[in-house]
Amino acid sequence: MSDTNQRIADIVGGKDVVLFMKGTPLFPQCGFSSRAVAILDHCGVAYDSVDVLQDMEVRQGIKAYSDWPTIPQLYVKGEFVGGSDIMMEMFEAGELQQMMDAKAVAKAEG
Ligand SMILES: N[C@@H](CCC(=O)N[C@@H](CS)C(=O)NCC(=O)O)C(=O)O
Repeated sequence: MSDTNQRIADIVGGKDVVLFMKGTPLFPQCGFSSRAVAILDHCGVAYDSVDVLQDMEVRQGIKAYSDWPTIPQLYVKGEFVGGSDIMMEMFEAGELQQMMDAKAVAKAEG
């Protein structure tokens, strides 16, 4: 496993919910990432984010890791869920919230 792949595996395996995105939740740098953040905020779950614009190896490596060509990418309890389109479809169907509940993901504070 390459260093980058190992780094990504550690991030994905070490956090309940992690969003690989462009920018930060406060300052998303892409409409798709902004949408992904809004969906997670609506779900009310605690999550971590990784700004791929800060690390080109992670930006490319995450696509190979999931075999998914775009960012954002959502992982829950180590599992790849999808990008913002899939998140939106699941959210609208109530499936994202169900998945978070089923996986006992922590709620956001406040
Ligand atoms: N339909 C995609 C849209 C995401 C997308 O097209 N992302 C582009 C622009 S932000 C991307 O990641 N391009 C590759 C790159 O920038 O490295 C989704 O569901 O998230």
